[in-house]
Amino acid sequence: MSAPGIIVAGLRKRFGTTLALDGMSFAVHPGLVTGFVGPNGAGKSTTMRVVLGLDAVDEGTALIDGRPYRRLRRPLTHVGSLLDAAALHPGRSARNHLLWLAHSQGLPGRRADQVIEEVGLSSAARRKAGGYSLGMRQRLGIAAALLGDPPIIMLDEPFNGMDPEGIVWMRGFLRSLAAQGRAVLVSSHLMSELQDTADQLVAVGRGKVIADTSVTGLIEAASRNRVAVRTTVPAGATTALVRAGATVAAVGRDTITVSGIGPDRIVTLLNDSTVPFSEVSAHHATLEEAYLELTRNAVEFRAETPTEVPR
Ligand SMILES: Nc1ncnc2c1ncn2[C@@H]1O[C@H](COP(=O)(O)OP(=O)(O)OP(=O)(O)O)[C@@H](O)[C@H]1O
Repeated sequence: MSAPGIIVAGLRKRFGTTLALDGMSFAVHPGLVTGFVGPNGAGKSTTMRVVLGLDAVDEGTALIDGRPYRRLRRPLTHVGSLLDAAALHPGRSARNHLLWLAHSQGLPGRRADQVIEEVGLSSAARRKAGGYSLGMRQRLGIAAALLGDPPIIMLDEPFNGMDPEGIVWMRGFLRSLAAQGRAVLVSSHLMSELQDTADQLVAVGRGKVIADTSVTGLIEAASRNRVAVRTTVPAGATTALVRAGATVAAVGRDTITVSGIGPDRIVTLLNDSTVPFSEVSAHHATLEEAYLELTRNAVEFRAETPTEVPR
């Protein structure tokens, strides 16, 4: 794999009595979308702020293209970020906002029109940003992140406030950024948003990494040896299969997954019990299921609040 776009190593950060980062370490590689996931308060935003030099750490290092943010010349050409889509001047149009940003970073003004086009904001580009929906603000934030054509993109909850069409667009857009060879880090609460988007998953809890894994491998591991059964009588099917020693989980209104016994035996058992079914097939876990399985035993994911430590 090529040299990492972002490296964070051993980040520790305390806010008063709250330990927000507790040894956070991972890398974000070019050409991949890396999903940055974990419960509220796990330290995702703080990590991103540290990478961008907006928060100082007590310990550890964060490198972009091999250098700390403060040592980058013309930082927008190295890393583009979206941390808070609401942080906009409401009286300024998208175009003026981007022109101002381009100017302040010594970038050509034509980049403003190019990125507006790329994120699909052309028709609203001259309207005041104060009247934008959250989804439009997200697009504007992403346009700003792309202004310097950086090899590294970091987006905090970019799906927030997007309608289903916007979510589909965002997924494709993130994939295209990675396909261009960029390193893309995207935080999210919702696995469904990252389905078919993230290549790599960095799962965090209470300020540290719990798992850093390829999405394909994760989904394969969660799917392995599980059979999906579609039936109009899931309760009856469950009774018959559990009696025969299977482990059964409900994954939808008319679908259960079965492990412990194979598909042929499942068909025989359902027929013997006269339970109707329309499909028995190898199960393909969703990213959500795979994530839940990954985090089921990690205490970090069940905690309501991060660790409190004495000052
Ligand atoms: N400026 C701050 N002052 C005090 N505490 C803070 C500050 N910023 C973050 N924290 C605390 O640090 C911890 C980590 O917060 P952070 O926002 O990084 O988590 P997160 O994973 O991004 O959560 P979310 O998914 O809710 O955005 C939380 O307990 C949070 O309350």
